[in-house]
Amino acid sequence: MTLKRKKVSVIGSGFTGATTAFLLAQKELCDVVLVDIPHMENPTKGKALDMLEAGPVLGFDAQITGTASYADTKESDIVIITAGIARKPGMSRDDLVQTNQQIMKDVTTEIVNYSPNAIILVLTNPVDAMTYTVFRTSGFPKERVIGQSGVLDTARFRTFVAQELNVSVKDVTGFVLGGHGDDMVPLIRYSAAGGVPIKSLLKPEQIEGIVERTRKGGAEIVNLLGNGSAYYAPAASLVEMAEAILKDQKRILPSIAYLEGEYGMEGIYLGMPTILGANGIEQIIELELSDDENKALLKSASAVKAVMEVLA
Ligand SMILES: NC(=O)C1=CN([C@@H]2O[C@H](COP(=O)(O)OP(=O)(O)OC[C@H]3O[C@@H](n4cnc5c(N)ncnc54)[C@H](O)[C@@H]3O)[C@@H](O)[C@H]2O)C=CC1
Ligand SMILES: O=C([O-])CC(=O)C(=O)O
Repeated sequence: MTLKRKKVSVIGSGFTGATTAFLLAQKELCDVVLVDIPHMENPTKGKALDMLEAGPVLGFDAQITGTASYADTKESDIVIITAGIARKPGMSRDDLVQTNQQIMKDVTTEIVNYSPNAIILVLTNPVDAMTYTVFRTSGFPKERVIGQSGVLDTARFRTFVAQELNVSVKDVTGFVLGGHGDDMVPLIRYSAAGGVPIKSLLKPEQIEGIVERTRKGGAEIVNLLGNGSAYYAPAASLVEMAEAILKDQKRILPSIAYLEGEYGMEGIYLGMPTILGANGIEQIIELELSDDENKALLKSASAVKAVMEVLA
């Protein structure tokens, strides 16, 4: 009997791509194909082989292939795009738009060619605009082109709340919506520790500090690393989304989704509460927002639109 495992291709074998590949294999969620440009073929093969050789020690069975050939990605269930350049200290994510836009187009053309039924998860920054570029280039239905930001931003928020309260991160819930930039919208009303709203556990200035640190969470790591951006938490976030899809879990997770009237917006990809399952984004959940929350979401959306205007 041949057991057919699911197949996930990860495009870009840099920090985020390699970490994502390793976590996917370690959790035995699928076989993994790690792809990079021809110039990076040997290092990509080397990383894949090194990961594979961790299998006997960690006790996982999954194939991990490193390649520069998209033929190896044929019939992937999910393709995760991490290809492109990352920012350095002093840069904004939006500074990456010109270079990464072209990379998204090139990569997406190959994905469509070899995996016309795949679900695409996009990580590359500026991620809201890059997800839109992949959507337009692929011609895929909107539910099969999804961006990652909110799982990561919410994970950072939860980390900081747990630290402030000195409680387990497992008991802290939250929801960060909007674009993946300094105007992202942590929804305090929907944030709790052990089911207790954080508003009744923390002082307003403590909450304000956590919101600010969450908004600047990417830059905090960029400044510490000095030559690149975060990858452990971003990879873990991609894997949580991929797992929800591969196992048809119907998880309620924030995703960058295409809006067609939801929250009064049209023609834009933005971080939203969604249900993720085998079909990709199965629903965008429309929360009741207060006037202030709505205003903050619109401000964040206009920052994303400004980047979209630069797109060719
Ligand atoms: N949305 C989010 O929450 C996050 C987004 N990012 C973004 O993810 C992207 C990747 O970050 P890292 O992995 O740290 O960068 P990295 O520089 O370590 O890796 C990027 C890889 O992409 C490869 N690449 C470039 N052009 C390619 C092409 N046409 N086809 C295939 N591979 C190609 C490069 O050779 C390199 O190996 C960046 O744009 C970064 O800003 C990173 C963290 C979080
Ligand atoms: O900050 C960056 O450039 C990478 C990223 O999106 C994050 O870590 O949130």
